[in-house]
Amino acid sequence: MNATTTTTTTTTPATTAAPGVDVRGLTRAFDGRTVIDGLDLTIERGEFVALLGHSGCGKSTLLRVLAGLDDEIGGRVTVPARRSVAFQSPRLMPWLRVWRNVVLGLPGRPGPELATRYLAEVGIEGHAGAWPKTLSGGEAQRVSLARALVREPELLLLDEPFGALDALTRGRAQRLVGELWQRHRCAILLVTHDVEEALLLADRVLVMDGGSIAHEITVDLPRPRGVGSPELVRLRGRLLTWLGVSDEPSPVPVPVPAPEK
Ligand SMILES: Nc1ncnc2c1ncn2[C@@H]1O[C@H](COP(=O)(O)OP(=O)(O)OP(=O)(O)O)[C@@H](O)[C@H]1O
Repeated sequence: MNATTTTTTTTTPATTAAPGVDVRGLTRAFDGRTVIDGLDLTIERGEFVALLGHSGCGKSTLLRVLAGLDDEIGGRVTVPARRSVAFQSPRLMPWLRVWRNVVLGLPGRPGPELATRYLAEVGIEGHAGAWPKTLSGGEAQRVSLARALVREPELLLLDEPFGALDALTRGRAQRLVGELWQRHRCAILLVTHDVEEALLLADRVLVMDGGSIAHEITVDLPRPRGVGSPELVRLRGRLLTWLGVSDEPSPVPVPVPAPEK
């Protein structure tokens, strides 16, 4: 679809009977350059979907549209009313204590009890009264997850939430997200560059290319999953082929910068 074409633009909350997310013919262009081009996507209620794709293919753009942060779009987007986002950078307000960050913006000005309940879910209730600058990168990311969960989202949008974590912390954070999903059963869309992360966590893995969903696989494996399982290795090979990456012992390279402070 041409970048200048005007199409119907709607972002509406899903009804109870509808799927969690229903996107039809989504388009988005920046300065006349089409980035998303007629994209269709359905995410069922409670489904965990991972989204892979080369840098710049439009993953974050899609996530921002689903989050309601970008409405300069064409097509039709139906999403649950209650949705939360966690980004690679935890984006905490440095002048607010951790618990205040968690409940910031919630109606009724809830106190520390509510925040502490969700901080306990992510294993850092002891930091409720701390300042964000005293947290490690992994702890700050957990606060960001608690802030997303306290809104009890029907759709949780995660944009490379582990990208800035060291390998060990990243593994723990991945397991945590898997556990949180099992407990809350909200739909999740996880944008990631890590093929194994996608296969360990998701029900379905999508590959974005050329402005739309070019490939998808269903990961019908019991949890918790191990990277060594033959089926997972097979699926990994397919994804790497679609991504045009050779299946070397080290999969898609994952940049591991120092944890954020
Ligand atoms: N606000 C903006 N203004 C202009 N161009 C933009 C804007 N946001 C995104 N783009 C462009 O849209 C394209 C897709 O960007 P996007 O961030 O969605 O990619 P991505 O797949 O998430 O990349 P990465 O994996 O590197 O994060 C890129 O070429 C980017 O430069």
